Amino acid sequence: MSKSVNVAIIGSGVVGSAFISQLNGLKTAIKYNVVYLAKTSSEALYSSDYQSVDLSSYKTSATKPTLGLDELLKFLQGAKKATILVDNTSNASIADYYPTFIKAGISIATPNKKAFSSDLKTWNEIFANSAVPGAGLVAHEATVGAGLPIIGPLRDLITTGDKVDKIEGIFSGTLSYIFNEFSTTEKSDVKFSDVVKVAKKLGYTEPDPRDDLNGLDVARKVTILARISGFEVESPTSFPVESLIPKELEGIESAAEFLEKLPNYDADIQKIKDEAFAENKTLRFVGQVDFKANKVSVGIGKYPFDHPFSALKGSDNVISIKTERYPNPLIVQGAGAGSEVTAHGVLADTIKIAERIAN
Ligand SMILES: NC(=O)C1=CN([C@@H]2O[C@H](COP(=O)(O)OP(=O)(O)OC[C@H]3O[C@@H](n4cnc5c(N)ncnc54)[C@H](OP(=O)(O)O)[C@@H]3O)[C@@H](O)[C@H]2O)C=CC1
Ligand SMILES: N[C@@H](CC=O)C(=O)O
Ligand code: NA
Repeated sequence: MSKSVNVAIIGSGVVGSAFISQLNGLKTAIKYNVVYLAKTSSEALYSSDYQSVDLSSYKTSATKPTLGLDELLKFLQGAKKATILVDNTSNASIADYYPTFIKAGISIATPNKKAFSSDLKTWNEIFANSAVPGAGLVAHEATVGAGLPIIGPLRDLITTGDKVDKIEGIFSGTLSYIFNEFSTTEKSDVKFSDVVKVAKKLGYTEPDPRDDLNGLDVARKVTILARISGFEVESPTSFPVESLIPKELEGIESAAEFLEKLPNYDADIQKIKDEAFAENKTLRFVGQVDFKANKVSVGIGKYPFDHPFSALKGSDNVISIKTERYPNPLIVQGAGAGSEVTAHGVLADTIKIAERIAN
């Protein structure tokens, strides 16, 4: 008989729906038994006898109310089977519950950055709990650069004794796309607010695009890489982060109202872009972890037209990792946001965990 593993999926939005479709098309020796699928925060598919959810028809199947996290843990433990929880949300309460799942033997695969980039205590708890015998495993490659191989290779370097000198790059698919379209080496009149709307439509932004524009999403990714490298960053707000949100729009409640009012501030960022253009430079939104200078930062930088950052296309991320072993930095580049590339990162993590725990 072939090995199998139980899977619980939370979220079927941009990333979640692509994940479900990729999982449904998977052809591997291991059987993935989806015992729980929370389509949204209110609707879920599951049965008390742990029948596998049909991933071809989940969109139209009758649903039940979602289980609370305590109930979900009990439900998953009741199956007495190796289980992977795939969290495809950006929900902070689910993230805060990871240490409990892990301690109870449930493994986690996720693109949700919250647990790994909030307070240092949660990070420490997650990795302390996962080191205990019988604990669940945890994998989060898609939390930085979506499916691009960044976290895995960086962990390998650190585990084998290398030391990071500097990490720098463009970590946001959304802000890469926005600045690649807005600030080019050719004169252009494209409006900042229009490009923001397209980035949202293309599925690059966070559920609320202000989480990208305020620099927090990049700050979270930089926090994750800094922590893996041994830099004990307390939180993503414990270092300088430049926000692209106009001061006057900071208090607005809804994302829809924010997007409606954003065009009123196009002239301000256009001026910064024109000043850079006059110096033969483009604007790019960059993050840095500098061990020598003991400094972490996130913000707009100006780059000469012939700098590699100025030639970036689409939603590409570019991440440069300079270490003792790689004084000429290791560079990873490619699409850093979008449904398919993020989902494949989460699915690859799910498969790696399944290969270790399936029975
Ligand atoms: N989009 C991208 O390119 C990338 C995204 N990510 C990360 O992937 C995650 C998902 O992003 P994305 O798919 O774009 O977001 P979406 O908003 O499209 O999807 C999130 C989904 O999760 C559901 N959800 C939220 N809270 C809960 C809950 N408590 N229980 C069950 N379902 C819930 C939402 O349902 P509801 O409508 O009810 O809230 C929605 O279906 C985020 O953490 C993001 O940072 C990472 C890398 C790239
Ligand atoms: N909103 C994020 C999605 C991936 O983490 C981005 O634009 O990079
Ligand atoms: Na990645």
